[in-house]
Amino acid sequence: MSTDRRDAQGRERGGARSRGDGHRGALNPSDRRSGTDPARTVAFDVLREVADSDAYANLVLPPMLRSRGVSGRDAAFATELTYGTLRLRGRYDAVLALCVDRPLDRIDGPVLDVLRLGVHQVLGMRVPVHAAVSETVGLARARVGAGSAQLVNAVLRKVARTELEEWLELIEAQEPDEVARMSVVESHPQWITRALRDALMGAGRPVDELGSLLEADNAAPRVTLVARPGLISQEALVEQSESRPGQYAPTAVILQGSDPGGISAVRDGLAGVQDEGSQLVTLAFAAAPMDGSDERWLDMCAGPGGKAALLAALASSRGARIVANEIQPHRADLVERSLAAVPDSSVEHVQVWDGRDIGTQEPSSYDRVLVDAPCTGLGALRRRPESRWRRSPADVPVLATLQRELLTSALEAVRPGGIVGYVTCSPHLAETRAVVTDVLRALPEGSVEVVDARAVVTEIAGTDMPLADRTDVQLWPHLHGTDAMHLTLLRRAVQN
Ligand SMILES: C[S@@+](CC[C@H](N)C(=O)[O-])C[C@H]1O[C@@H](n2cnc3c(N)ncnc32)[C@H](O)[C@@H]1O
Repeated sequence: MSTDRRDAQGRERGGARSRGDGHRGALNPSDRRSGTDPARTVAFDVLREVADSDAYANLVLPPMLRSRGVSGRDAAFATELTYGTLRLRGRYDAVLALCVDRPLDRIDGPVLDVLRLGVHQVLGMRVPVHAAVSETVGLARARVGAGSAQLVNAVLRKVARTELEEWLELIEAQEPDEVARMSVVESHPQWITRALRDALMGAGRPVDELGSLLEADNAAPRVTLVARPGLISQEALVEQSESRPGQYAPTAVILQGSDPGGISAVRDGLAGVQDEGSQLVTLAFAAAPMDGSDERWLDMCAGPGGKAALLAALASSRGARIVANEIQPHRADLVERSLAAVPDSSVEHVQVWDGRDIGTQEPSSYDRVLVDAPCTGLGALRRRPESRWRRSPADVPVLATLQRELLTSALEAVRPGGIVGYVTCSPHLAETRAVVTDVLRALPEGSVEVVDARAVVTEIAGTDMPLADRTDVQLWPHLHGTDAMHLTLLRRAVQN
């Protein structure tokens, strides 16, 4: 395949004529024989790993591209094809259901994945129809078997006869319930759409923002870097990379491109990839006002270490040091790695403990404790393309119990007068407000004060930031361009 048939975003410009004159040397022998397009083959193989092995697409795709020598525009095409197909699976399945003569669950998984890839090319990427169909039929023949080619050909031709907007109108017309309709059109499981609607309303946002929020979940996020304070300035990082400063966090830098690997500050650990919302809540946690000593900070759930590295950099400039805790040993190793560039003096140690035990084992031992709790990740759906299909409503109560236990432990581990930051990358009310309310209700009245997180975040952002008139902070992809991070700041009262 000739690479110049694709534009810089990997969208295909030319026809289906040429096959296999690009990265042949890196193809599997069977692909070489069949002449299948390496980018489409990679996308298919990632989808199968996601389906068969519960793999994470963002972990599987980059090494697969590298090992097969798929680069440049072909790599961009494969990335958009993979992530777009995964995100919009719900919408595409609704289209496919109107084009095949049997329920989709009676179609073999690999055939269904080939069809979804074909639909995304035709309806989502505007690949010329003849190229999309013939290349996808070729993929079906090579990867699934000759028997599937006819079905794929017929179904994709049918899909291509109607524009996306018309398909969506047809689908909408079938669905009287508004949430169900929005769910299928914007490709979210219904329980997630409902949870996001409730979260918007609970956080004081108008419910008619729901469509924009769901749409934002379907857009690929820009790569955001953090300039770790004391290691590199935001300005220097902007100069060094093709980028612009973030909107709210004074440490954030937004890349124009998508490959941070070539930036020396990232390679050297002076900067890292981190959502701007994650940076903002970490900066706010570290800036929350309190009296007395401010020397020993605990990051209770630190893996893989993004916030720990930012905290350690901040701690260094303030003469403080952090303990980074993580329950999973392999994730604790990642924390060690993320801390490689920060001065040793700002890291007391990385430890593998159950955070729920720290409160009883080390009561009143820290000046600040961050609980970046394990959560459903409903605030980062744009970043994890398959996660919306993998999560289930049953996850929520299990996580909420763990979140309550971790927050309770944090309030025991912090000294009287110290600060606890409760953070989730989910706006789900059962993981945010309900957790905080329940934990505070179980403690003696007056033993914990709520700190005005909104005031702290606004001061850090130094700009008029759209935030609800509440003491906790909820960020939104459609509003702030960040993940939907939640932050509650608490101060343990000083008892007389
Ligand atoms: C949301 S992630 C933290 C992300 C991290 N703070 C960062 O910015 O890179 C939650 C982490 O909590 C860890 N975790 C889960 N249960 C835990 C527990 N009981 N004690 C400590 N850590 C736990 C998970 O393994 C996961 O690494």
